[in-house]
Amino acid sequence: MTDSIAQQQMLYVRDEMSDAEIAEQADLYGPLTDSVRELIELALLTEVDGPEVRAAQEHLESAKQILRTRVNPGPYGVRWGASGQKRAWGNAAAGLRNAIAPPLVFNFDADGRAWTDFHLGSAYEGPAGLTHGGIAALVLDQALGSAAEAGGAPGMTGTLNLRYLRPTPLGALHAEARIDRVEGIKTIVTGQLSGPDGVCVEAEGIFILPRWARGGDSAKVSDPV
Ligand SMILES: CCCCCCCC(=O)SCCNC(=O)CCNC(=O)[C@H](O)C(C)(C)COP(=O)(O)OP(=O)(O)OC[C@H]1O[C@@H](n2cnc3c(N)ncnc32)[C@H](O)[C@@H]1OP(=O)(O)O
Repeated sequence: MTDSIAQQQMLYVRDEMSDAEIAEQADLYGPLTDSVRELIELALLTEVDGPEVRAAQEHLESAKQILRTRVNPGPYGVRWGASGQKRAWGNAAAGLRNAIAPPLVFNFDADGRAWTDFHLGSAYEGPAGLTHGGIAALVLDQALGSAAEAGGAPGMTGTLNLRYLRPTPLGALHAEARIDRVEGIKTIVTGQLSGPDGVCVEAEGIFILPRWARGGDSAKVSDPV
């Protein structure tokens, strides 16, 4: 096993937190993440004058100073509580504690389907007034990976093919994905990202359970994402 894989495996942690403690943490940190996400949008769009910008920045410096007094060296990793509840709270596409992540909350069913209705604001712009193509890819990667996991056949993204059919607006969007088939350690998943006028991006992905997560000493980590 290479050092980098060993280091990565150490970021999968069972910390035995109870569901109540997890809910408490979600109630504490979720609103902080939402605030920072809103702040990103305000930093982008505010038109207040220089003194107000500088005053706001001073407040932010104070807030950062408070938060900095005790910090996990990071990355956050993936954690499981006592009941098996998973927290991928650092995930860049859907992490509850990651303000860079679009505000995605997924629904799942055990047949291998995942879907989410969400709203993308100005921070996710690519072409003027439209969603950045890389953000569409991020959302679909997560949707397809979540469907694979929900269906009990998780894996890392091996291949992701996207077809951009029409520009994706900002605003209200819907992403969904379902397992097409499972071929041993490979899960083939299809999905789409839609706006009010219909499907904007189609996706097909191959999700692969990596070698290190197949049996042996890595049997502890059956969910690599
Ligand atoms: C709920 C959370 C959802 C999260 C969704 C988002 C997930 C992510 O972002 S994951 C991060 C992005 N992906 C990565 O970084 C993956 C990097 N790549 C890797 O780690 C490895 O190359 C990996 C895991 C894909 C395959 O490695 P490994 O397990 O050693 O594969 P290996 O044993 O050589 O091959 C196994 C099979 O897969 C096939 N295969 C290998 N790589 C690929 C690939 N990239 N695409 C398609 N097929 C592949 C092989 O041909 C082989 O097929 P067969 O059994 O039919 O001969």
